[in-house]
Amino acid sequence: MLSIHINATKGKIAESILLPGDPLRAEFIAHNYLEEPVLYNDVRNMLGYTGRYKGVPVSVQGTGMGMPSIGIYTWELMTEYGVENFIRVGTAGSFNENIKNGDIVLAVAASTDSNYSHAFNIPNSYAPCASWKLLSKAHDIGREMNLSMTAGNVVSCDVFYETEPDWWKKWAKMNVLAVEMEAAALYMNAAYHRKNALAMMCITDHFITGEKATAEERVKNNDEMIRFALELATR
Ligand SMILES: O=P(O)(O)O[C@H]1O[C@H](CO)[C@@H](O)[C@H]1O
Ligand SMILES: O=c1cc[nH]c(=O)[nH]1
Repeated sequence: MLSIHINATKGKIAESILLPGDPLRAEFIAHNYLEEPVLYNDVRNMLGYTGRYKGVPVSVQGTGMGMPSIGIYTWELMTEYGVENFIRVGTAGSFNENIKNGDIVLAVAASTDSNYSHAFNIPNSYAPCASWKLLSKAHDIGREMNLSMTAGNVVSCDVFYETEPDWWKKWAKMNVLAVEMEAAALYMNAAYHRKNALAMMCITDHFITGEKATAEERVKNNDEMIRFALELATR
């Protein structure tokens, strides 16, 4: 049986999956890192592939931008395809002077300004958080790979183009490390369905310094994060 937004037949998606926002990043990961990648989803061009990494089956699925979009894909992966481990591989903007472009942030928790939690009939004071199983494993693997990474609170926002220039400072004041747009919904879906989820993001721009990663830096930095996430998914 197919789900509404994913036209894969049952059994075609691995137990562990990487989740980039950009479907072309999913294609890039499949073609450059996976052995024998097979396209399982092309509905809306939101590409999904299954292949093997170091011999172990793993999938990669684009999720689109924002919580409504990742909410749909991960819900179907959880309810229709039996996926157990969800690793977001995204980009984010840093609010913290010690976290530079190219660093990796692990979202221990994801604060949010979104109303996604209404789906579960809970107040917005709910704290969406990562699964300890993936977070603790990521800590060990990241150390072993000698990565520049930090773990902490991020904020998942509904809006990319805020009109108030200082909007991010209220989050920085509470030691929120970075902004992205999906982790909170991923964590809520995972909590509800008792799945494992971890969002990791590579910093591509900096709110304090105004720096933005170049195209070359994005490729190099993504490479580290992708190899990290694939080790995490397959060990
Ligand atoms: O690079 P991705 O994974 O899409 O993540 C970030 O980039 C997009 C905004 O440019 C949002 O989806 C945000 O969460
Ligand atoms: O959501 C995002 C992602 C990267 N950089 C940002 O400023 N916001």
